[in-house]
Amino acid sequence: MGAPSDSSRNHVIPLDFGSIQTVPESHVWSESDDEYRYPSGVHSGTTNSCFSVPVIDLRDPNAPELITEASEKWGVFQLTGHGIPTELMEEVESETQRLFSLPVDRKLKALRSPGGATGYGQAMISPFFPKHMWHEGFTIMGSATDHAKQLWPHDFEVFSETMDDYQKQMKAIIEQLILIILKSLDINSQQLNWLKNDHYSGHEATTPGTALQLNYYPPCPDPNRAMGLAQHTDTSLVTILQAQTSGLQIFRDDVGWISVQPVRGALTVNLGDFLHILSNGRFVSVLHRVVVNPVQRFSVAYFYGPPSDFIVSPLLSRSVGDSGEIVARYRSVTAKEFIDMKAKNLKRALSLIKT
Ligand SMILES: C=C1C[C@]23C[C@H]1CC[C@H]2[C@@]12CCC[C@@](C)(C(=O)O1)[C@H]2[C@@H]3C(=O)O
Ligand SMILES: O=C(O)CCC(=O)C(=O)O
Ligand SMILES: [Fe+2]
Repeated sequence: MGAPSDSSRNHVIPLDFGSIQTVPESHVWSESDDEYRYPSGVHSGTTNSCFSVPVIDLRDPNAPELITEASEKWGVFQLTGHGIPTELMEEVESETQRLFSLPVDRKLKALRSPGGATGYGQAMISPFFPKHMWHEGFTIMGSATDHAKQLWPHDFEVFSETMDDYQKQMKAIIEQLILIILKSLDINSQQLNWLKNDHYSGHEATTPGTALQLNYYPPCPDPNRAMGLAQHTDTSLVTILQAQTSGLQIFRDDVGWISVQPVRGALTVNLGDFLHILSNGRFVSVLHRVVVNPVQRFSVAYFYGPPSDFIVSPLLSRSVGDSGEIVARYRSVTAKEFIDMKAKNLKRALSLIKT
């Protein structure tokens, strides 16, 4: 998988899915694209239905242990008992539907600029894949107000207030989860401090490490030949996802692709590259993708990462000694450096910082 080079293909504007009945060649993923559909060396199209990702209730007294175990073994779990009001989750979903149902020319008013990060468009990873995805996305960083004004000049409040409120609540849960996860690393409290001592306060709106990604997978006439969102790991510490319809699949080396079956009211939590690096490889940055259905699907993903100047390096245990030296498997990078490496190299980025 090389760096994107073919700038003649437009990677920003999605297809006008509303106007087509068949999957065009540009969107057909055939056998010759298998190297892009499976991790290297894997050639099985089947998904394994004997496994399912753990479901954890945050109110369970054992939640911290269960979360740690799931983070090591899976890098993903479904979270119930999280306290996010059902009404807010439903409103975010219906506002997302309202956005993608807008006429194409309206959505294009909020088109992501080439090289930009926010707005309407194809997934940022598109240039790394030979075929287009059956997908439209909308990325929000900081407040959603400016985008909402582009989309609904006279009536932007409902959208922007809903999205802003949702981001606040997602951030709070993720900070809770990160604390639980980092505590299991046997590191000293100073190393835990970076989360608390508020790298984030004051410049909430510009913190580049957080983003809200709205995803739309249109109904597909030939789901087996299309790809909703190609395989990737998230460039985050933790991502929280909500979706009511199946389609998300995660990859486990020992099992293969596994479908994440929606659990009513649950949020899907998946760990990203930054937590994998901080934990010196102990926590899994889960590889995932989205397959499409004959019915449409919406999802909302909140990405939480460190500020761009934050130095990410393995937080090594304070009790190095008896059992031998613990060596850092990754060298230090700033969050920005790593994000840039992913933008240029995608999945090879992690191996570029291996020690
Ligand atoms: C904060 C983020 C995280 C981004 C980039 C940036 C904004 C949009 C995110 C996504 C959302 C869709 C999948 C992904 C792989 C993509 O193409 O854009 C994500 C990517 C990443 O996790 O790397
Ligand atoms: O749509 C989904 O379920 C997953 C979306 C996703 O992986 C992402 O936005 O990074
Ligand atoms: Fe993702």
